Amino acid sequence: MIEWVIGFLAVMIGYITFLIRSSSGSHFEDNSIDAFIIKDGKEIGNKQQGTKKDKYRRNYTSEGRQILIIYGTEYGFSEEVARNLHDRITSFNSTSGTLNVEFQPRTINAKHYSSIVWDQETVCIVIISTSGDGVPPTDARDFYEFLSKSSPNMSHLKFCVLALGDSNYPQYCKTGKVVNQRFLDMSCNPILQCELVDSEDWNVINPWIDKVINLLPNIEIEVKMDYLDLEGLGEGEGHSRNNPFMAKLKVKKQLTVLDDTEDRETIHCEFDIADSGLTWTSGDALGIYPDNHPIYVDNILSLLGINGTVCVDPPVWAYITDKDKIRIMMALMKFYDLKHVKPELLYEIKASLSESLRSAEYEHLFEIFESDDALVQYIKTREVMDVLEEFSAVMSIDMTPEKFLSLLKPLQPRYYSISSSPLIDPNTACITAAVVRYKSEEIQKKKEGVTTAYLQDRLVVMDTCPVFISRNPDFRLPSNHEIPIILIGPGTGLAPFRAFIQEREMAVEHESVIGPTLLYFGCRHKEKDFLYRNELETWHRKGIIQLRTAFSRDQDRKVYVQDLLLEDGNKLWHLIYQNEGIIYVCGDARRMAHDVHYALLEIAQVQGHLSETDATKYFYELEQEGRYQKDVWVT
Ligand SMILES: Cc1cc2nc3c(=O)[nH]c(=O)nc-3n(C[C@H](O)[C@H](O)[C@H](O)COP(=O)(O)O)c2cc1C
Repeated sequence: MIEWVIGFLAVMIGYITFLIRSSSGSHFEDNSIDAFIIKDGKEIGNKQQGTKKDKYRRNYTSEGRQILIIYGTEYGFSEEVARNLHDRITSFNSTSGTLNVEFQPRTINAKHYSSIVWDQETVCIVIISTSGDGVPPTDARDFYEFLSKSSPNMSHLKFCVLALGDSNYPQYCKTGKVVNQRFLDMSCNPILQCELVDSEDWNVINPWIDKVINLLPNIEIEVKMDYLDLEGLGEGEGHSRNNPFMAKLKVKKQLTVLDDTEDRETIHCEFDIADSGLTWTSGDALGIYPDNHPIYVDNILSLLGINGTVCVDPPVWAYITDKDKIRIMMALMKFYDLKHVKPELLYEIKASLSESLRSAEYEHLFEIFESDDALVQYIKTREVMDVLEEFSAVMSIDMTPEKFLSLLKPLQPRYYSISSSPLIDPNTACITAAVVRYKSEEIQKKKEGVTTAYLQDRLVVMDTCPVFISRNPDFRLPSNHEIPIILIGPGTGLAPFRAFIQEREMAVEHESVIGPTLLYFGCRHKEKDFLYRNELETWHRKGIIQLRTAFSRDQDRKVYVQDLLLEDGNKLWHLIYQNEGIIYVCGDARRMAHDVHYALLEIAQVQGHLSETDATKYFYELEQEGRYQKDVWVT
């Protein structure tokens, strides 16, 4: 009883402290990454960042049978899968009675490919995603280029490729498919066919890992010392995805008018990155690590009966370099994904279901486990808190904090095109973000985007948050400002174009001649969500841009940017074909970029008199030449 009272008081004190901190909008008084690290039961702040060493970066000190795992990732998922495979191979060593020499998995980012001595390798497993509009992840570009250009005979090498992607994109899993083909071209021997993974589907990934593990004992791998210096493959000194900079939010502005529930909420944020060493080029994105909502964290802990002040080890992907223990509420808020549910959480729940509570009222919960499809569908439409809430009535779950954390995915950073040019102010990176709020039809609950709600509702001016730069080398202004550019960016697709236009304006101020700069912008209502209206209209008046706007809901007939393109077909064809202009498209991949592409094809057919096939070929070639650049995403 006394223990119970003490436990209850500890939870309450922890919770009250937690709420007091949350009320400022910042959860930590000094707001530094390290402020919540616990040492000897006390919080310590402002620690120096040390050298990060994780178990995937340790050099082997004895002989073994080496396996090379290369991951290429933009958003971190391929790395998660690679680490999962690494762990499975390591645990296979300890469970397999038949082996007397261990397998030594070495898991490296594709950006370190030049450290690989291919002659020394026997088995290479590549786990790689596709990004942008069918391009490799930024860090994997050189590796991809290397594979595309060089053709050594590598017939000694056994390999397999796991290609991650999303079938909503036209270039589904392209990078993995190309990498697989290149290995085949270099006479490498596949141990498995290239496996495609749609939308992070663990129902495909787990069996693939099983197959790899089953195949390994049948492959002859020489026993030797590893030559790779894994510890030396550091991230370098600078700030990056694994070592983000704590940037101060200097300005936050609402860009839209909200007087109806249908209205779009878009914000402009300015981050101070002075003294960070971070630099960017217009077209790049800012990676931001959000905090999960403290109320969600608290609800989850309450549902599981876990005290929020319990200390746990930070996960290996945590962007703190000191690996001292942290409170579980902080771990959940900073490092774990509470939005996307891992199937393992459901399997754990399944094991704890109480059959005695099976009744008509709860039958739907038991049915989820009757087929993989039902489980996948359930997971797609629920967050971690929804799952725990729904199952709380029928499960008797008794999980340790560590067990629960092992059933969650890593919280990933989100990426926003930087909407300001470094030439204007290299110390201030601006972003333009549409705040995601919606009602889930399936469960009739209000939902929100993790990062955009964090930026809008909880991050207050003068707070800091972890950021880094994500390069986008395929989305660049030409260095020659006389080249005509056609910018097509409705909604927040406008963001990188604001930076591009700022640079063209600067060129004019420096008395350079600029070529035609056509901007096609679209939104719902002129008076409500015409982003940066004053700036755009001023640039138009000054002749910096030719602004074309489509307000889809201001008249009976819906008008979109692609309609304006068709109206301007003659002029556009002239700029593209005769004047070798560059087309840029930014925004929604599924509908907008698709419709814009078809409008361009139509223009080529009507104005250029090309057949449909030739028009398709023409724009394909433009894309290859970098004259049709896309920065698109599926929401
Ligand atoms: C902006 C963006 C562009 C993407 N482009 C493609 C694409 O062209 N083809 C594809 O198959 N998947 C595409 N995807 C899906 C990713 O490949 C998929 O989400 C993958 O699991 C991400 O793995 P990563 O976190 O290791 O990068 C894209 C995802 C985003 C966010």
